[in-house]
Amino acid sequence: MTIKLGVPSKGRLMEKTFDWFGARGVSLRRTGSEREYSGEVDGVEGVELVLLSAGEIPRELAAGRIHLGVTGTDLVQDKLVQWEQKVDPLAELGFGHADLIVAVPSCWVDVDTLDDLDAAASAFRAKHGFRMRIATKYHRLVRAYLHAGGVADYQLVDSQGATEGTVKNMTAEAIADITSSGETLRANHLKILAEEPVLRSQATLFRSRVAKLDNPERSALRALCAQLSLE
Ligand SMILES: Nc1ncnc2c1ncn2[C@@H]1O[C@H](COP(=O)(O)OP(=O)(O)OP(=O)(O)O)[C@@H](O)[C@H]1O
Ligand SMILES: O=P(O)(O)OC[C@H]1O[C@H](OP(=O)(O)OP(=O)(O)O)[C@H](O)[C@@H]1O
Repeated sequence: MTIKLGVPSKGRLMEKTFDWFGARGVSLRRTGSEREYSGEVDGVEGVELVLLSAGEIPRELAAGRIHLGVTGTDLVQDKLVQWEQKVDPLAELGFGHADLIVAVPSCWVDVDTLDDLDAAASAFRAKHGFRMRIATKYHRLVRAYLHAGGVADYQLVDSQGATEGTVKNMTAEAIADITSSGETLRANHLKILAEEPVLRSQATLFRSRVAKLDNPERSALRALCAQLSLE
């Protein structure tokens, strides 16, 4: 009956998404109390706002429970196997820019490239009897990147937040996380490898390739895309 548009439920991503749609004549707003996750759409018919965690939007798109969703390309590409078959990027929104990078302690003066990291990882294993730990929440992307870069002797350890702190806390030797200003890395005495990042991410509007559409929904989607000057 209506198409469902998933938008991050809080923080900068939510506000900037509301601004992006607002600038194109589609007003998104939260309704109810400050803590209630409900919202409304004005300016186009047949569109329902669904407020979700940015991290859950890829899964909801892939399950076809929402038709459209705004989230970072990093989250889509890491969480969805063969993401191109499940979602279609309709528009890069020009905010939420962040690079997914690998970083090591600044004091590792001999480690600047992936080759150096591979050598350091082998030496680490020989010395300590276990594999160098790289903390991240981006398991799929980081594993593929390190494999392509020829780094073998490492293990990923899961970190869902405050990842830069894992080195100081001695639960990891290196990290892979997103960065934008670089301040968190600097404050935690970490340096980025002098390589291309794993991924350059930004907030993107995605369409689910899985969600079913009846005729009224197809019309609503067409009207929304026209209003947003997409396609
Ligand atoms: N410092 C940053 N600068 C720019 N973009 C960022 C920054 N931190 C996170 N992002 C981007 O914002 C998106 C959401 O990130 P994250 O998973 O940290 O969200 P969150 O607000 O913690 O949401 P939730 O935990 O509810 O899923 C990601 O696509 C990420 O790349
Ligand atoms: O390069 P910077 O501008 O310093 O930004 C990078 C930080 O931003 C994100 O963390 P967030 O604040 O979302 O918290 P999190 O650690 O819980 O993910 C990311 O995980 C980095 O820690």
